[in-house]
Amino acid sequence: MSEKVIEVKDLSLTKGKNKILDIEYFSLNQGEIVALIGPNGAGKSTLLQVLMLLQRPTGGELFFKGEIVDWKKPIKQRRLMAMVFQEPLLLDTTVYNNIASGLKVRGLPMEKSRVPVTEWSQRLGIEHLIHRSVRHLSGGESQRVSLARALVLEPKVLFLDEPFSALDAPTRTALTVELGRILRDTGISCVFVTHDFSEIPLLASRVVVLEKGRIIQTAAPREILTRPASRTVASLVGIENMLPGTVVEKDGRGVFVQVDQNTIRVSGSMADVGDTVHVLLRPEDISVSTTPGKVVDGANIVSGKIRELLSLGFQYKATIDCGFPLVTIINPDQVFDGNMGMGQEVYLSFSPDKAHLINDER
Ligand SMILES: Nc1ncnc2c1ncn2[C@@H]1O[C@H](COP(=O)(O)OP(=O)(O)OP(=O)(O)O)[C@@H](O)[C@H]1O
Repeated sequence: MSEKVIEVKDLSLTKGKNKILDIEYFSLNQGEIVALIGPNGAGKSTLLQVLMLLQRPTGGELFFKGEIVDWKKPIKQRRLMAMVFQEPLLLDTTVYNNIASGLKVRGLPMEKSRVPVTEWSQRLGIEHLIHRSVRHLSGGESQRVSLARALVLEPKVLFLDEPFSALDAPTRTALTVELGRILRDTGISCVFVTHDFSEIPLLASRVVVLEKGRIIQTAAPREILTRPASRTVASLVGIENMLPGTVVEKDGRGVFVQVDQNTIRVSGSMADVGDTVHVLLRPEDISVSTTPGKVVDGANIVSGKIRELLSLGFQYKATIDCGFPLVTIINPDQVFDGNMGMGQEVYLSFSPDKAHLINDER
């Protein structure tokens, strides 16, 4: 069994009358990369602060590598960790001095820091900037310096609080992919807070979802993205279609849900006849056509009229009025050909396997 770097039991944190954290159990395995997601105010940054030993909880126990944290002198455990925040918080000096600063605090003589500082500046692609002042670095370069400064300490755990959220999309993706590679190569465990669900599959091996200070789901990235446990989780991971309905029939392969005038078949057996549910569907899992076509493998078909078309650059996001709004993605060629304009009647098809059910009764 893999070694637990962090273990948290019955953790609570109260401020005034507010219980900000109420976590029965959380653990982080050696080499694991956990994404912490949740709505604004869910307690993500506070949990990170507690795990980083910067904030003392009101109750509960925290273990690092099996040893309970002594809040009077947590220095030993602090030496096992490093952190990077959204703001790079660099010292007003050269890139080199910034990367070396943590090693200096830990008492490493200047001559001994040269090799690790050079190595980490190379790994993060900033060796050409090493003698520059940090004042004129771009946002992406500054965050590379922060990461090098953290990783040169060879931490057991790296904590990241929305480290790339201020960066443009290509820089964010490139850094996320590079960081994932570094963490996997070195075996450093990591907990990162993010609001950007596109970072999850690039970096995380597990996702923990917080709401009102409690863990409401913990699962692998694919499970969270395709089978969220609640509507809160679904909206966090960008599932735009959540159709309210009632289960009207159930058979060996799935359930039939009445949504407005349509009956939608959903695979699985998460509900019973009479249950109030929501059918979750990703826009990209719905095919759109101007003709009813052939029904393939028991696919669901609903029809409606295009009510809104929004250009996303390479694609259009279309809202179809089917008696209820259904958001889908359509190809620009279909729009430019003139057969997918506003008010056009269209047929939407999707597999019962792509629809996911949230049972409001459980
Ligand atoms: N010092 C404090 N005193 C009182 N309440 C606090 C304090 N710090 C945080 N809170 C409250 O605790 C809750 C959790 O805050 P936290 O910043 O951890 O949430 P978050 O999930 O990181 O939010 P966001 O996504 O907006 O950054 C919020 O309701 C916040 O108002």
